[in-house]
Amino acid sequence: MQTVYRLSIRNKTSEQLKFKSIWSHYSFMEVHFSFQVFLSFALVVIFGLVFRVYSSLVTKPHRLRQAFKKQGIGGPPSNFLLGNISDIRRARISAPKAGAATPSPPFFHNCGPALFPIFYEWRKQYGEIFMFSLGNIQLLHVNQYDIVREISTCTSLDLGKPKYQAKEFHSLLGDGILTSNGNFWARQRKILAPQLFMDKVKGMISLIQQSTIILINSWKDVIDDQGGVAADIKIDNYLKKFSGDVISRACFGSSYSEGQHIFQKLRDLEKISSKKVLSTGIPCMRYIPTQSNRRAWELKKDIKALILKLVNQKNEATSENNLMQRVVEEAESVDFIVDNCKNIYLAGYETTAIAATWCLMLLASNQEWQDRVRAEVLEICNGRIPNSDSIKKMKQLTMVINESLRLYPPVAVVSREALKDLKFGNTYIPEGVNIWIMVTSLHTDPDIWGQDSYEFKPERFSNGISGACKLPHLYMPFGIGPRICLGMNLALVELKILLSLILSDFSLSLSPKYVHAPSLRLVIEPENGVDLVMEKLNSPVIA
Ligand code: HEM
Repeated sequence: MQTVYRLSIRNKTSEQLKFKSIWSHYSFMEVHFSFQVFLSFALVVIFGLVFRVYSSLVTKPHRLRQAFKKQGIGGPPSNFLLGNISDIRRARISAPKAGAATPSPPFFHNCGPALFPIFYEWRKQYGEIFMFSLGNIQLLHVNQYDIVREISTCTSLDLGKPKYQAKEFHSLLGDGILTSNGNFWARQRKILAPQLFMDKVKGMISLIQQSTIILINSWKDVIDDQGGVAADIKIDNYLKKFSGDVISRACFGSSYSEGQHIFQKLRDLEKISSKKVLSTGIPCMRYIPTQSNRRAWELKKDIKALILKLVNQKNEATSENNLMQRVVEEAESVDFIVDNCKNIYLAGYETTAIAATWCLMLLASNQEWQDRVRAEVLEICNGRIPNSDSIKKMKQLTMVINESLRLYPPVAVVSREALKDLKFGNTYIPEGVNIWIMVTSLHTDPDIWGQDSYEFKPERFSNGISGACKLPHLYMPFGIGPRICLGMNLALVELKILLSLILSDFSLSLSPKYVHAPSLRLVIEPENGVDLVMEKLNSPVIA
């Protein structure tokens, strides 16, 4: 029995050994096989990546450049990784500042050549249409009048906003209306546009008046603190607060103070994003956890949580009809609400504040126009607060705003991307090419506006835009065509109420501290802000 048992053990052991050896053989084969699969997979991935990088850095740019070369369109030679980013940076550093030629008024309003110096040189060298690149992004600079018209009025969904902007600014803008394309963009526009039509904006006039009164009273307080007659005030942040306040009230109605908290975080996110403008196109930059990228990701998360909290509170609490309430009713997803709330705020906050800042700088440095507009406002308002009827009658004020937006358009470049192969005039634009239209240079082109194009002369708009220049479609502070600014009505009403009330209550002059230095961030803004001497008038509209 014992023997049998031993035998069986021996037999079992030998069986086991046999099994073990077969198993280890298979397992070795399996490991060997898995390693081979892994290696092949890794090779395919590496090969794919190398191919992609090579294609996006070398083949595609070369193909696009060739397509333009065949049409006689040239451009500056570009660097392998950075494209022409270093050329643009170098030129911006060495160019004289805008306004440097005339540091005191009357200023020479030559923003274009000072903010985009190299583009003026390239234009001389390569003509009105040329190619350049930002990293691996290929761009076509277009300044030829008829092609600008065709591009800016093109209604095809195959021409859209640049995809690189959607990627670079994704933390800031998400998939909202500003950067989206195709049917998704069209649906967003259909929902948002009616909320900013003139009849809706008229309903916002009282909230604009309230925000203006807050601003004016805060300036009066500063003046009172400095003796009660006049004060030297840096106006920029006050105007940003005003414009943020208006959008916050328009979006969130009675919850605007919580809205302001959200928008403060958005402003921080915007500051981080504006620093990235010149690393645009450098591959993978946005995925690297740099300090600023990490901060941007954190802010993005906080903003989403805050917007959702507010939207949920409002859903439960009121039936108030503010802008976001309507978006919530029509929205198809949470991201739709969050992204468009961010887009409306970012599109309207800084642009309007900067437009008001430049208008006030120009009025303060042109006493004659300041007096003319004030006389008009006092006559039309006759001691009452401006409203929708009175601002319609303010022709001189409208001319000043038009002229200010011509010389200092907050949005300096209108950009598009060919999402499919397209043709404008005789120019064939292959899919993937981005188009830049330089608003500043079109707005000050002597061939369009006359030899005084760099001067502040609101009278050129006395017969409207078509009376002011030969080609009215080239005046585009709000863009033109299907993607024209949705907030244009709101912005113009805001500017008119704000400026008319300021002029009724204060006399303005430039402070000796003011240095005229327009500079380009996300918008064209005064590098060191605008300092004005504000003097209280004797018979103010707001007592
Ligand atoms: C003086 C102030 C403003 C200026 C100069 C301005 C200028 C512009 C420009 C140039 C565009 C791009 C047009 C294009 O690509 O062709 C734009 C788009 C847009 N703006 Fe404004 N804007 C201002 C105020 C506002 C305000 C107050 C709002 C909203 C409350 C707003 C909302 C938008 C939106 C949503 C778009 C995107 C439209 C689309 O892509 O369909 N803007 N704006």
